[in-house]
Amino acid sequence: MVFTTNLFFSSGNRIRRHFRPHFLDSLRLQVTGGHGGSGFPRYGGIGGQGGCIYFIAKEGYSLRNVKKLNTTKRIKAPPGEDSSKVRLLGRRGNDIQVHVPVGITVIDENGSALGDLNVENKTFKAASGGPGGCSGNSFIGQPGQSRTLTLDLKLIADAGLVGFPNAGKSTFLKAISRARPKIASYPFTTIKPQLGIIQYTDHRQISVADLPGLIEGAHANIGMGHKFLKHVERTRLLILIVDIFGFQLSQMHKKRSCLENVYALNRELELYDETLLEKPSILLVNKLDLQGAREEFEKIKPSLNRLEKSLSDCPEEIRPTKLLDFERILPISAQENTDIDQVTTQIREVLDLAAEAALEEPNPEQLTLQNREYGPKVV
Ligand SMILES: Nc1nc2c(ncn2[C@@H]2O[C@H](COP(=O)(O)OP(=O)(O)OP(=O)(O)O)[C@@H](O)[C@H]2O)c(=O)[nH]1
Repeated sequence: MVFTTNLFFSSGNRIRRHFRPHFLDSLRLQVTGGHGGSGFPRYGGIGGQGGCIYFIAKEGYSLRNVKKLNTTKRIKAPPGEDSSKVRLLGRRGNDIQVHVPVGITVIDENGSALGDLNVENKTFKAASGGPGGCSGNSFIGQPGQSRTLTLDLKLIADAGLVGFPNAGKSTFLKAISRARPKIASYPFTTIKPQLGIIQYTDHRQISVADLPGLIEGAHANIGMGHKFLKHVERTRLLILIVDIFGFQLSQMHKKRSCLENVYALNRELELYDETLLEKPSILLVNKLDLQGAREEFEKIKPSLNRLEKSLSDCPEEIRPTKLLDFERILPISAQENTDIDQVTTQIREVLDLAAEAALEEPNPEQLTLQNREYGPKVV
């Protein structure tokens, strides 16, 4: 059965997109180790070494957290203590530990990868403290190592498929990859997501990961809960997929309508990490080939387009507070492979718009830098 794909867009997205905080998958930091303390030549006293800076991989951290805690993006460790009559061996400066997300590659100014922080608690020395003053350096403490490092978050895929069981995630993945999806294995995850690659005629490729195992209550770690949700963070675009006729996990669970499923998915993402809702998102309403599906879709279309509209009718236990703002809402039939090209075109467009918006966003640090270099001289 063939149906005309009816694409419609939520209102005001083009304006709102520019006000949306963008998902951070890369962050540049200037790190400087502490200065070494001065020695005490008369008594041969040695100054304390400056503090070092370490990056430590921690689950549950995002690059946004790192940025928030280091707004200047410059981190400097404290100096070592000077040698003195009372303490000939100056104390070491305190080290600084910067917690970063698991799955980070540290890259230097030349673009060389210096280290991978793939597992929890793995540590990388970002800057060494300067040696304290001693006979070898005329008792003058030395500056700490200083360099600019980029923290690059490894993405699982460009887009992540988010849906309850039976929504048609695997079927959709097969449809877009036109072949058997790959099973991807990443050193920094325990799950093995199915990966579909959309191949465009101009050789551009976009990867879509099916991260299985999301059920109601996932935010509280029910089912594969956190294992699933923490990987949603590692994609640039969320593709939510729901069955037009809703879903019931088991006889013991309530049957949820299609609209309720959208609210429930929204709530799971929100309760796990509200910042996930800031990512651009697309909603796929699947199984439109089934009898009566199109009529059902037309009925709920206004509510899908403005989720706040029917929020009061949503059962309290699945009612989100902050709502997703879909860039596109697309009715599809993954099984019939209907108009799948239109869907892949939309995925590409949304990803490109998000990348464009991220480039346009003025970075306050860059602005001051430009002012300093090219602006009028103030004397
Ligand atoms: N009629 C119809 N059935 C579909 C469509 N897409 C998927 N299905 C069926 O729905 C069932 C579930 O599809 P899957 O692709 O396995 O769904 P899933 O979301 O990957 O499910 P889990 O692996 O349990 O997470 C299968 O029986 C599919 O054949 C569709 O567009 N139309």
